[in-house]
Amino acid sequence: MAINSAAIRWHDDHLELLDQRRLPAETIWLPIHGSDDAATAIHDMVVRGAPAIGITAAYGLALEAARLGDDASAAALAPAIATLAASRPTAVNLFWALERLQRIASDLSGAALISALKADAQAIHQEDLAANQRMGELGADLLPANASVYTHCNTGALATGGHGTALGIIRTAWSRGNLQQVYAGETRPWLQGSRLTSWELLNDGIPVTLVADSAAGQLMQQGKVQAVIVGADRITANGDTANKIGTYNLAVLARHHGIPFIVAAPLSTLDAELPDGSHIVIEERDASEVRSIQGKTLAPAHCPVYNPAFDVTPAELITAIVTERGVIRAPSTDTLLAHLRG
Ligand SMILES: CSC[C@H]1O[C@H](OP(=O)(O)O)[C@H](O)[C@@H]1O
Repeated sequence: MAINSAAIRWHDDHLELLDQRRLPAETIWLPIHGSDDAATAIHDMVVRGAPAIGITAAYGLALEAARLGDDASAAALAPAIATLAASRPTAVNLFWALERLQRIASDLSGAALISALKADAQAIHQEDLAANQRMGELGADLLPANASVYTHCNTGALATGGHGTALGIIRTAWSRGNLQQVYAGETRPWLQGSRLTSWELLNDGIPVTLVADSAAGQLMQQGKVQAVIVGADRITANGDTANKIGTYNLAVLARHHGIPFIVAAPLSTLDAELPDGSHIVIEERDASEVRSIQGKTLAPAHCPVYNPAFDVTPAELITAIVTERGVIRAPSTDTLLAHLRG
């Protein structure tokens, strides 16, 4: 069965990924035939966004099992799992998806294993879309009437199985006629905001104003923002949240200006194994991403660079975390674990 979403197309015998490095100027789909292709695509950010990374890893593992054919087994797939797990360290959805498929693989082999992995990868894809639609409803209920909101990075259909997390709330609020406009931070250095979020929202006819990251504080100071809504890559047991670099800055600004700071993430982004954010591995990416833009070097060629891809926002700065199960207000270890118990 084929499953299509904005960035991920499943064709049963291969996967196609929209190359998000080339958007919005070019729409190029890349074929994925196994776990090595999938791991490279995740590492190189052909596909990015915590849920989309998990979905891609699941399909990549299923395709690797198909490549092994009758030799497919949990043991035979161990190298593929290791390769996928090494592709990017911060988004827990990658590891959540691999662990979910490993549990399935434990007592199957050959054709039965291949079929089961393909079916569960598709289920992960479809479950994520449903989770985003539910989060959209729950999160839109939190917004002040006719709000103007600020968002960071890209948390839309490109980063997920469809609809989006923070952008899913924005899409649902817009569909209800309860959204004034969206301020999208450009999100240096990879520019997910200027290249991807502005593109998604313009395509949907949702009023978006692109701003430099450094304009966020002035917008809040001028009273132009009534809520900040962001996604997440890993939320620990006490509610500390890893997200795109610059998120912590926004949380501090929002607190200073008395503006709600809302995190939207599916349950697959919650990591109860880690007690707090100090344990989260923060990916550091190549210096060239800071020194240059799309291959044009702007900084001195050998200037030292520090390029963390994420930061951690402490739970006390987060007004609410929205998952598909509900809204966690004033997140803490007690409220998170109660939420996870359902
Ligand atoms: C809906 S999760 C999107 C999440 O992932 C982004 O990181 P990256 O583009 O590096 O994969 C960013 O942290 C977003 O909030």
